[in-house]
Amino acid sequence: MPSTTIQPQTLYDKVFQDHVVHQDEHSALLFVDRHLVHEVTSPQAFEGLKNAGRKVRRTDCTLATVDHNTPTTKRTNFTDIASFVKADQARLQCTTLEQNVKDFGVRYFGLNDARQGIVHVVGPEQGFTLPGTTVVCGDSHTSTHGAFGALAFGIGTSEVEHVLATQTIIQYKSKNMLIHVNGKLSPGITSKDLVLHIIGIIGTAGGTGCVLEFAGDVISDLSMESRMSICNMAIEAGARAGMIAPDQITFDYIKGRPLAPKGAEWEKALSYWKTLKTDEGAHFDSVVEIKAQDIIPTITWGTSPQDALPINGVVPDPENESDPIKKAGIVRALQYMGLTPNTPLVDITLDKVFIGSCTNSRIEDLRAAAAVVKGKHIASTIKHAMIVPGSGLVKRQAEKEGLDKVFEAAGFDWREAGCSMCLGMNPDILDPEERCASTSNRNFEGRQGALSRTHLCSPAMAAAAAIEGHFIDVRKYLISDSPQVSIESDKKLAESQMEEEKQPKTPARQPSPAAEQPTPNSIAESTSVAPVAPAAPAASGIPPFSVETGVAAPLCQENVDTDAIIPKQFLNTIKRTGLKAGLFYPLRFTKNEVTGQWEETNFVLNVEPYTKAKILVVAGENFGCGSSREHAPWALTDFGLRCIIAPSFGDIFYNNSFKNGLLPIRISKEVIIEKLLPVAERGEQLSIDLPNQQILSSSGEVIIPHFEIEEFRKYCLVNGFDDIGLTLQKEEYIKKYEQLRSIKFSFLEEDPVKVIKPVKGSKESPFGVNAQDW
Ligand SMILES: CC(C)[C@H](C(=O)O)[C@@H](O)C(=O)O
Ligand code: SF4
Repeated sequence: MPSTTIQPQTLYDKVFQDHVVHQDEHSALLFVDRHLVHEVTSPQAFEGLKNAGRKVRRTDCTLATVDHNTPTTKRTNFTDIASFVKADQARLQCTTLEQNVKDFGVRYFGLNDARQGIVHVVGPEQGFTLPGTTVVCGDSHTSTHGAFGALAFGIGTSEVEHVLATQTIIQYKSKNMLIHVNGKLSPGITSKDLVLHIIGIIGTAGGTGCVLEFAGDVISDLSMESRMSICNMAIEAGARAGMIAPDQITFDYIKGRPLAPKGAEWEKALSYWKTLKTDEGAHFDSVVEIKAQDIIPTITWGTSPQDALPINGVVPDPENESDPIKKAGIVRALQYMGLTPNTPLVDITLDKVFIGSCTNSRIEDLRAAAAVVKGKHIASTIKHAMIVPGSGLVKRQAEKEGLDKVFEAAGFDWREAGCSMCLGMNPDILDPEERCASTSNRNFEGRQGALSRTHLCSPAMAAAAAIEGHFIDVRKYLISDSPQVSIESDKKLAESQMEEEKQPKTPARQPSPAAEQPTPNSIAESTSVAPVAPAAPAASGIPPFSVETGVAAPLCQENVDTDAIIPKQFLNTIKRTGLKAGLFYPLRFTKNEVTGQWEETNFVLNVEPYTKAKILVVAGENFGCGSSREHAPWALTDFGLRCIIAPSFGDIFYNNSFKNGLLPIRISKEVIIEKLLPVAERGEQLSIDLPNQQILSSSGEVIIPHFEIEEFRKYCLVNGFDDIGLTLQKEEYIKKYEQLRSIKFSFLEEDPVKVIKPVKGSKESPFGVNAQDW
């Protein structure tokens, strides 16, 4: 007889369970409460909808803005996005989004709206992000929203299309990992130092396959904005998501925000949200203990977020590394970064400073930076120091507090909201070999511009570095001579936004009269017994994969990130095709110092017989980590690759691959090095037999008798089925879930489209939302 005892659950388990629309043996179909959309990863998704004659299922659960490739220059003379964005491809992505939100009725914050900003700043700021919700976006830093106790993760463009069409997503249960931070952070140490320290310890593959829960005294003491900075970088630790249990600090932050529940719905929400914590005795698959007193200001020296060191450290020496692949990685990073082993970190001089990004562009970050620079001036050697607020509302709040004046007096450039130099898809980039102190989250090769050199750090550390011209331990600074800027509480910020955006309450969606009141855990139970809709033919959108034989190319590199697979300058497209030219660009091409031309390197895919490789054999962990860009599998398949074999993969990349007929196979590093790498190094062929889950040599000898793959993924790939067609067969389950959700979680049902009204001094935008008059 099955046990009736209720097992203690983690926060992740609870939120996951409350969103199950349908569960089968291996995967679950989860309902998506909140979908954020931006211009870079959505065009192909909307195109897919249009081609299939589908609509956006829940416009009330969808919010779009432009952020990645928009200029951050003054918008005083802004008339429309088509004339404001100068770069052709970026303009096309922006105008395509504006057309799509219009065609599909999606609410949108455009450049003439004060609420525009980086998606991950906008969602929480508006109260769109709420505890216990599922939040997705075609962007890896969706993990940010986990700070509210939401299950929030980045998805690829095919999944964006899936969510737009079905309001659901197919998920596999991740493992639970607890990051427990004990003690108290010393004065001057921020959550950015903490998260860099954590990633320095567990590594960029440390959280692979897991949802991280951050807990402990230190986490409970943090403000919401600091918590967001931590969860933001959970993706840099390789995790599916990062979560923090909601508490009074969370509730106070949300209360009164424009899209947060009001009145009786607020009270109902609150009583549910209070249950969202890990139960005593719940099982974690792994636990990492972090001692807060060990942490001092932390920066990165290399080209991976795990290259984090305390500011009193020195640049590492590859001679101290025994693993040959890791050693080669350090050598390459040192060369790329132009650093000499054993140099004290405080001796690293800088060219530029960037304070912004979805990690650190909120009001608290700007206050911290302003507190450091007030009354001082940036060093004469600093060529440019930028402050880019995360949203128009953050900018406005900072201006209310006079922070813009503090920054400008200190020689900083005060900009408009957007992603800006975090990845430089807009004009804000570093020149080759320029070195930047950046409050962003990624220091990959070429991240802030071709051959750019990025050091990640906190806003206070970046501000101090701007003043000194080199890194410095900001604690000396803060303690000695820096006056504090007056600080309004977070609560006041929320209220000040509310004054302008106070909304009339609209009635919640009416439940169907036939719907029964569900008991607390009954959504999953009820929906799991719903009848299956008659089978509709599944759309066949991906090339089927049965047995593939071809040349296997060897690659001995750890942490190959998706920025390296396809750099940002190739993301400015609204198509899925033609990306071969950008594949592994930083590895396949190098700049000739004499001619200034980019020339082919001897990277494996440039060399015969590998120019026709179908299989990539990677002898390094964490292939495809970082950004959610589905352009990575698009570029790999455009080159002709059908299979990547590696010890581990970035979670989002792994998912994206299957949607494009690219088979990622996980095999241990030892086995790859012993059995597959030698075959690839000899330039021989391998056969991948997916139906039998085997790898064979060209002569038919079985080299790997069995590899693991999830049943459902195999089924889709072998048959070339796309998920949307299959999910639409579960329409009855989705309907049933929606019906029950409208009762149990009625506080999520207010239709924010109706709630949004013009803000003071605004004019109506052509997209049915309110435009802020700049
Ligand atoms: C463009 C987008 C796909 C990407 C991401 O997923 O993270 C970007 O935001 C980044 O930071 O690299
Ligand atoms: S990481 Fe950078 S580019 Fe990506 S969403 Fe955040 S700010 Fe934008």
